[in-house]
Amino acid sequence: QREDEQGEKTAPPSHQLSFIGARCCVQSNKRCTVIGGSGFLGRHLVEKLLERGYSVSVFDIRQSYELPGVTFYQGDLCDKRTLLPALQDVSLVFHCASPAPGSDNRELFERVNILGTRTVIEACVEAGVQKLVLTSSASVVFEGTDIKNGREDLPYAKKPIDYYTQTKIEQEKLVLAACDTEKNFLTVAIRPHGIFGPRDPQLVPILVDTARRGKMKFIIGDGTNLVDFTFVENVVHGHILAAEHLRPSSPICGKPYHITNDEPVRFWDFMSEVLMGLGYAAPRYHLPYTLVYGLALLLWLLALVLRPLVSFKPTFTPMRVALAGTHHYYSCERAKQDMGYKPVIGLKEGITLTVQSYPHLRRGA
Ligand SMILES: NC(=O)C1=CN([C@@H]2O[C@H](COP(=O)(O)OP(=O)(O)OC[C@H]3O[C@@H](n4cnc5c(N)ncnc54)[C@H](OP(=O)(O)O)[C@@H]3O)[C@@H](O)[C@H]2O)C=CC1
Ligand SMILES: CC(C)=CCC[C@@H](C)[C@H]1CC[C@H]2C3=C(CC[C@]12C)[C@@]1(C)CCC(=O)C[C@@H]1CC3
Repeated sequence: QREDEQGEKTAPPSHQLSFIGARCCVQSNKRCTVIGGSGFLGRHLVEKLLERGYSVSVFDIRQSYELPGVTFYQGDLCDKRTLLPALQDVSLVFHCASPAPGSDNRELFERVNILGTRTVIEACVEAGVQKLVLTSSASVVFEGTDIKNGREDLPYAKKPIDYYTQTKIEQEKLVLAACDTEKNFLTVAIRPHGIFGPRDPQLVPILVDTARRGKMKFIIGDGTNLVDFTFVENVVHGHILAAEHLRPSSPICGKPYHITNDEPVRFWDFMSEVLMGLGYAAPRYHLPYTLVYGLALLLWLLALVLRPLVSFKPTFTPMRVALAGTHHYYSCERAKQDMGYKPVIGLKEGITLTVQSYPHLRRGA
């Protein structure tokens, strides 16, 4: 393999002759793979990368769309043999695959987020990838109690709120520890919070489902708790900035970065705005936080005990109640300083774009 001035690989992928034509005009340092590129964030990232002249491959357990210029590789990231072909002749990898937080499946989270991330790192090193950008989560420092303007130097949660968060912590530690400037393998972690936007399969659909079942009448606590919600395009912007600033001399090597809309908002105001935008009533009646949290904890324990006999998924899990009833917003000062981050879409515009993108979830649709 030859190397260009930046030490990036230049050889064309021998196993993909049909794509050489499409890739020949793309600078070698603009060849990247998005692991988890079929998902919500991943697909938005792929679309923006293409717009910016990157040549993109996607590795995902499923293929959810087709796009001209994107090569799809389908497989489980825990399987190095399936993953390796997707990383050949690529200098940059984004890792934004994870099981959905709602699955609450400890074994799955441990396998994909911990063992799988180890596999991703090994495969990147083996394939000669130079940059790995991980999608972590700001929740790695959240323990279910207030965080106001939290910076990246907050310690990892000692008692993470769920298995998802617990394994996101281990995942981030693995990726950041793998950063090795001498071996020219550079890593960085992006910690978004509350991603929303068109095609999000979680936030708006859960909210609307809850409203349709008549359960969106209550505000947990006094309703003044501030939270970060981040429009998906800002998260994408943060990832691309990180990738483009990741050089051996850069301060960002081996560090985590909060990426948010930088506009903390009352959790219940955000929910109300989305709900009303879609034609549903905003929640009005207040319930004490500790009462709802206690009930959610009881329900969760009951579901755990009864799991061998009946399976039910409570709407009010302790994790959701904590997310809905506490302050959790983060400073993105470090991202501003080290990589010139600034949100590209404001919260209000983000909400409008999101609401417009869900005509099928409107009341009465
Ligand atoms: N959404 C949010 O608010 C936040 C998300 N994040 C992080 O951002 C990242 C992207 O999240 P988001 O886009 O919302 O999630 P999605 O579930 O939409 O996307 C994740 C993708 O990864 C795929 N995947 C899961 N397991 C594997 C596997 N073993 N091998 C290959 N692919 C796999 C999923 O497939 P399938 O759907 O079939 O499982 C899916 O296509 C995640 O790492 C998440 O932890 C962080 C903070 C907030
Ligand atoms: C800021 C942040 C981390 C958001 C993450 C997204 C989800 C965890 C939320 C999206 C919809 C939310 C929601 C609730 C909890 C948190 C969400 C799932 C409730 C279940 C909280 C209790 C209620 O009264 C109903 C809410 C429905 C929407």
